[in-house]
Amino acid sequence: MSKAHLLIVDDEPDILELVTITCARMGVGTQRAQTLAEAYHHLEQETFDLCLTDMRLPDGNGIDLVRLIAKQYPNLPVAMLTAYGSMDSAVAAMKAGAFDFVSKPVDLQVLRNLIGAALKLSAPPSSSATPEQPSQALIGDSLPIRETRALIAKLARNQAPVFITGESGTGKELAARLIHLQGPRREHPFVPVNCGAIPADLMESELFGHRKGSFTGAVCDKAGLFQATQGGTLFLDEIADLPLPMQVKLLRAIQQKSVRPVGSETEVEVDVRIISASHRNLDDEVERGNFRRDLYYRIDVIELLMPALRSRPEDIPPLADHILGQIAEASGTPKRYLSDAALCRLAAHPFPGNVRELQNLLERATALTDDVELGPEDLYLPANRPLPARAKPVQAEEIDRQPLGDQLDEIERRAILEALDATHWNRTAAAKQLGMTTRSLRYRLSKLGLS
Ligand SMILES: Nc1ncnc2c1ncn2[C@@H]1O[C@H](COP(=O)(O)OP(=O)(O)OP(=O)(O)O)[C@@H](O)[C@H]1O
Repeated sequence: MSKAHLLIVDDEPDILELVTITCARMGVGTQRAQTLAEAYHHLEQETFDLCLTDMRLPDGNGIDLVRLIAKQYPNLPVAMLTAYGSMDSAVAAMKAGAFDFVSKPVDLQVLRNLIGAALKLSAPPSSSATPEQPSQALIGDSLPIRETRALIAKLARNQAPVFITGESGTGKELAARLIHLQGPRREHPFVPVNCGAIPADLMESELFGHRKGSFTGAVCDKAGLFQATQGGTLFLDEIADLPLPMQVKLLRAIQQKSVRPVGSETEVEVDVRIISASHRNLDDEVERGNFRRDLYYRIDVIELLMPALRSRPEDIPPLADHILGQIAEASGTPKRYLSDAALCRLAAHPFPGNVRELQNLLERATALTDDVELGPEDLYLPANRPLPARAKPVQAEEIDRQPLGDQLDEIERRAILEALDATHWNRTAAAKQLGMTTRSLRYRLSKLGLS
């Protein structure tokens, strides 16, 4: 395999020297440019695997070079060298198409990590790379889902923070996982964190870790989720639920690329890509003073909107087929099919809970009938209610014959599903209706396998 080749663009001889030596130790060749004009010339003459450019150059701005590369050499990863603490320039560079940034003075480990990640981006995927498992594919062939798939592939080649929005159950976590699996971090962990599910007083220690004795119960040193993600992707779901003091600490961790465990005097360097998501409108949360504007600006460098299922009804048949296949595999029973009438019925349903609602609905349908073909009456959609007569005995008699724990689970499951249906799958409203906290509802959903 030929030696990887890096273009370094900076007018400071010390930086050119430092990058050249670091690359040489990694077996990477370098070409140097001190101006934009020299950089453009080298780009025309040679092929590179990575470009590293300073922001301020004698004949212009490095962002112009980032834009040109993004347009004319879309397969060439480009990273920006930025002045210490200048996150604004880093964000601007990533919005222009840079895949990452390094702040000056350059930390050698950060530089090595970045070069390593960039070279994986330009290398063809290795045979050991995780192929996309069918259970981790974004099913659907509608225009919005095809566009989403294309954007995910693009975002995978980038290290910029991504903010995923979309209604509950539209596949935000799945999209985050795919960005991770298709990118250079795929061999490192993908760590999903539900910010709404961690008790506020444990959040700092969960995210950043703690030192032994730093609080009652801290019986030994513990690494936090940031450290556990080292090299990989941290998915901060429901980020709007982060308490304000934690938002300040998260902002600091993103800016410094390091965290300080609770009770520790020293910072630990972390190389983590942040993808966050919320079904809430963060603009509104910022206006209400619930979410810090500066953090919003840092995490929302690139936005990905997951389309609602009702906006792409043509995806319902392939999704249903995929889900019925998963149910059959998990239960070891023959695969079920939807009748044409059932598919029509689904196409007319607004799906406030999106794909997760479709999953639950098909699980319920397969649990309550033995027929291989599922008809509209098996779906228990609002127009079918009250539940079809043949389902009622299951509820009344069979539940009675089950062990007490299972009976209670079944009753709880039904009450929760009804509250979710009634509130259009808004978990906060459903929790209120059920008289429990949102956190407790999330716990129950996960316990019952509904999350
Ligand atoms: N296009 C799709 N193809 C296949 N499966 C999908 C698709 N979209 C969503 N799913 C599945 O639907 C379920 C819900 O998706 P996911 O958890 O990613 O949604 P979410 O938007 O993160 O939900 P929430 O806002 O409630 O956290 C998951 O099991 C996911 O795999």
